[in-house]
Amino acid sequence: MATPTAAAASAAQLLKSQPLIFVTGSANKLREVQSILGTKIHLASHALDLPEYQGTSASVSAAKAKLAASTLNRPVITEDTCLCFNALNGLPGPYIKWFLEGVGHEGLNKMLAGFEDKSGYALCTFAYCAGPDAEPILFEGRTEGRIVPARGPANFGWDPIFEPSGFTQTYAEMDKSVKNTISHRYRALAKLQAYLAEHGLHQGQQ
Ligand SMILES: O=c1[nH]c(=O)c2ncn([C@@H]3O[C@H](COP(=O)(O)OP(=O)(O)OP(=O)(O)O)[C@@H](O)[C@H]3O)c2[nH]1
Ligand SMILES: [Mg+2]
Repeated sequence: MATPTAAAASAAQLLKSQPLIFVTGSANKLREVQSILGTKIHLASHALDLPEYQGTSASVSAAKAKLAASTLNRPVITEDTCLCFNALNGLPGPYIKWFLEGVGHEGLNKMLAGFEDKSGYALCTFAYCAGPDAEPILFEGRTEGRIVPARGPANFGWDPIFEPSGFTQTYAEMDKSVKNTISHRYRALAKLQAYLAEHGLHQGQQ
């Protein structure tokens, strides 16, 4: 029989080699995450639209991760995405999903009609939770830009009304391979990936 130390070591090894499960209700998020990470992380997915508390992006993402880790009893990542308008002190922020559903691209533009400042930023917070008793660790990515009348295919959320700084195309107009090297999601995943590599966790083929 394995000694307690050997058992602990093999439990730790099992955790490190287990797939990391991305829990999300969004097929678009999943596609982007898979395309950004490629085979670098041993990733699996679980389609679940978790209930979300109100609060900051960090607290929403952390609460989703804790709930997902205790529901699945596995290491998980979750993600929260905000679209923040500077003229509105960061709102709609984590409530963008409901604003988008309620007023659409045109309504979101109209919310800024009375302001000169059309600038904003996309903010993504990944939360990694190693298991039901672990505290989530957060990784944030932010891309600056401005809010514009919709241009490009309306396949994913507010992509058509967000023009990242330094580009003349909206997220929706640009090639996915470009979005995935400058996006809020890409920047947050780069930090998550560095953390997992440093700790030898959930590594795939490099
Ligand atoms: O144009 C976009 N480009 C993006 O890169 C992007 N990422 C997220 N979103 C949308 O912004 C809201 C976030 O809400 P959200 O973080 O709660 O996501 P969600 O509920 O869809 O999935 P999840 O919470 O199950 O992971 C939802 O309406 C998402 O569709 C995006 N729209
Ligand atoms: Mg959600």
